[in-house]
Amino acid sequence: MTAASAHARPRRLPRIALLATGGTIAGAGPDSTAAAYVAGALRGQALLQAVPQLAQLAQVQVHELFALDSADISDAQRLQLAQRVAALARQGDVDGIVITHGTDTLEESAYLLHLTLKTAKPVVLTGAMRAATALGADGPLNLYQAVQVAASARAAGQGALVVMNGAIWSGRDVAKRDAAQVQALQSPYGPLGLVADDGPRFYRAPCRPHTLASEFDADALHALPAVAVAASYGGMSAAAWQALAAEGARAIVHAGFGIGTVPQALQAQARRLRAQGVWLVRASRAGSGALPASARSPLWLCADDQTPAQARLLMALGLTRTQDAAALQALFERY
Ligand SMILES: NC(=O)C[C@H](N)C(=O)O
Repeated sequence: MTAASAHARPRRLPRIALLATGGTIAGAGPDSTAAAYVAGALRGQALLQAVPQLAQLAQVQVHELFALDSADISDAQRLQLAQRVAALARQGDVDGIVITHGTDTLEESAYLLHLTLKTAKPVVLTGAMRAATALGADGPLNLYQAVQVAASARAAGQGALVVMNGAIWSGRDVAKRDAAQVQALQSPYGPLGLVADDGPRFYRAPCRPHTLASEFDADALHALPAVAVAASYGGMSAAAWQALAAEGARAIVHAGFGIGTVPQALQAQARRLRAQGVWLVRASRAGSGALPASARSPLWLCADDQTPAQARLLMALGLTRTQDAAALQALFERY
């Protein structure tokens, strides 16, 4: 073989595991203009077949986990997802992982994976806002771009990534911020990068610990402690907190006004719940912004900038490791 022909030998394509969990990306409706559809109706193999261009990019192997609307994914199933991804990441014949997922709770799975996977391999979640049968379905391009990112060495060591609508988001702070449009996923800090024709282009990197640098490990977890979120609204009562505590919540995240403010009239009930051993966490319903240190008190732990959904998961992970208030508080500033 001449040096030139050795040089011309094609490189092995990256091996990507595609893990299907359902969602609108796998949704099917009665016709292409119907607003109604069934999420998770299509199998992972059908999603792959809809994008034959993927064969040029990667060797994709399909794994089925769930066929669910992501609103129906329980904590136990989300942990199962993390453990399944951890197992795929350990396989020597897997270079990167793509997870197709509903967008409603995609941010929760992304944050859990970001904090609990012990791998530097690219892990990319994607979804869609339009069903696979819809006119202008966004799933095929999102899947193509997710594989582009997962197949790239540039995506290694960045924690769980989310690819939607041409942008690459960090699993740490992405959230669904629009109920209907294809640019539904956003972060207050913007995307980490964009997906171009030749693959991902990163412009910034996550700076808080994740995956290999995190103290949490999906495989060491048996269950997530029950942590609940309670909404705030003008004139709210403590009825929801009490019901959640009665149901067994070990912690309640108050999705509070502004800096997680708690109405004065409810502080006595909060003290009673804390005396019963229920942890209380302030977070903000505003969607972005950090809570000031002055909002912390012996009664209330405080999220940093984590949304109520993220604060819930972080608190659940924290309770698997410590019952110390200062140590729990420190998690919000660390992650
Ligand atoms: N766009 C979507 O994927 C929404 C869907 N309900 C889900 O989360 O499964």
